[in-house]
Amino acid sequence: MSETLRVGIAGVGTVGAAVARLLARQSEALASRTGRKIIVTAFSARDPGKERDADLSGCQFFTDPSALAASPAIDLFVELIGGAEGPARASVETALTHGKSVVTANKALLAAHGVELAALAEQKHAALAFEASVAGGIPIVKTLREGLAGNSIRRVYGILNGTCNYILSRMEREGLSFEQCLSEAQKLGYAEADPTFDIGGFDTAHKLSILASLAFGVKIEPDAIDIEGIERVTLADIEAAAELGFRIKLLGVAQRTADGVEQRVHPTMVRKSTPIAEVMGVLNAVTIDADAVNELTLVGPGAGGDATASAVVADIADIARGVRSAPFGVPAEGLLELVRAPMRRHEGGYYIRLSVPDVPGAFAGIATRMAERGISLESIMQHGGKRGAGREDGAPVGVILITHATSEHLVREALEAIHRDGAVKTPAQVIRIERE
Ligand SMILES: NC(=O)C1=CN([C@@H]2O[C@H](COP(=O)(O)OP(=O)(O)OC[C@H]3O[C@@H](n4cnc5c(N)ncnc54)[C@H](O)[C@@H]3O)[C@@H](O)[C@H]2O)C=CC1
Ligand SMILES: N[C@@H](CC=O)C(=O)O
Ligand code: NA
Repeated sequence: MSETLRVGIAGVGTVGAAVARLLARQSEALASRTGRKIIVTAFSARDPGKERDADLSGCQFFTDPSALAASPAIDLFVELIGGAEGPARASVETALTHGKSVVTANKALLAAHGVELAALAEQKHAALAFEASVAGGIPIVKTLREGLAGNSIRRVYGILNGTCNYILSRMEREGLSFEQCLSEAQKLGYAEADPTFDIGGFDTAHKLSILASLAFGVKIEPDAIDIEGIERVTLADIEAAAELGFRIKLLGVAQRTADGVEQRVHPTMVRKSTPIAEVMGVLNAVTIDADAVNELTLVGPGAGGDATASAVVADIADIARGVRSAPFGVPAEGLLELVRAPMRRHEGGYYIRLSVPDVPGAFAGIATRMAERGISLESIMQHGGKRGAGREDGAPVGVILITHATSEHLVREALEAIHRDGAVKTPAQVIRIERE
């Protein structure tokens, strides 16, 4: 190994600029930790002349990221462009094909092509490292792949999107609108270029598919994830959750069940007494249930330039030291086919908010439909619009049901029956409750 590791960065936005700054700031410490001098020698950006919060003077510039990836001027290619296809995919493939190691923060690319890229990296004896792709600065990839190698993992779940957690936290704490919170998350550099990926749950799903592969030794299957975003969560739900002792979080959950691997992303009620409920703002948290270690939770910043750069630089340091782990913990060809556990077999508690006409028998009808399917209720609460507060008799009131553990398909059937009965006109808001 030469004394110097020459790094090329493709994409100098929020994360790319932070990586260049961090490598410069920590250059001495990194040299003593890895035994090599790590320097950025080249970069690719859309606009070479743009003002950036990073000093890239003296670096060679490439218009085309794939030309950078193939260039003999670099030993290591760092992809920070984003996107599952286009220049990100092409340049990563080019770098690996040329036997160059790759560091990326791009979960969309890994979710779509991670297994084939890992196979290519293994074939070329190159590293493919992606700590920054899941939960930003939290070293969760290394924890699952190396720290917990002696465990059999039952469930991995957590808050995996900083933007959504920031939005939900600020809506709850400050009563701000969804739109205002999203716009602030964008200004802070947390959101994806297209924020639909964040709020629609897709970014969490990409990350979850990577975690499931690492935890269970299966192929990445983002299409085998049930996904719901946070768009339908209202201030009324957040307030009702608080009254009932819950908080709403967007969780990604992957767990082994008797039917296979259940992977789901959805707004979730977590009890306020649990550690995950305390994780606010841009922080992420990942909890792992495993046989030997039992339960482990890691909490830290999930988005933002510096936190993400911390993970990118850790991967660069590993590569400088000569570390070459199988990207997903086992050789790519040894990853198993994922057997998808159907969501209708999901077992858990439910929060159900219904708009019910305030007439005699309406509540009883709902309770009957639940009881017919053996669904027992932990609590039932009228929310908003008390009688005598200027409301007309019979006008709808919000009714919130919290169920004990039951099956998804029973809840769906009960709600269909309630709607068929005709009293409840608007669709129910259903939010799953995660057991701690
Ligand atoms: N911002 C964050 O907190 C985190 C971001 N990530 C991931 O890191 C990657 C980068 O994200 P950000 O820095 O936030 O995005 P960004 O949008 O700030 O930066 C991307 C940069 O790539 C440049 N670019 C686009 N096409 C290019 C091309 N053909 N050639 C060269 N440069 C090109 C853009 O001009 C932009 O400057 C994405 O994959 C994202 O999902 C991962 C963890 C956290
Ligand atoms: N948009 C993502 C960035 C990090 O992965 C998030 O908000 O978590
Ligand atoms: Na990470």
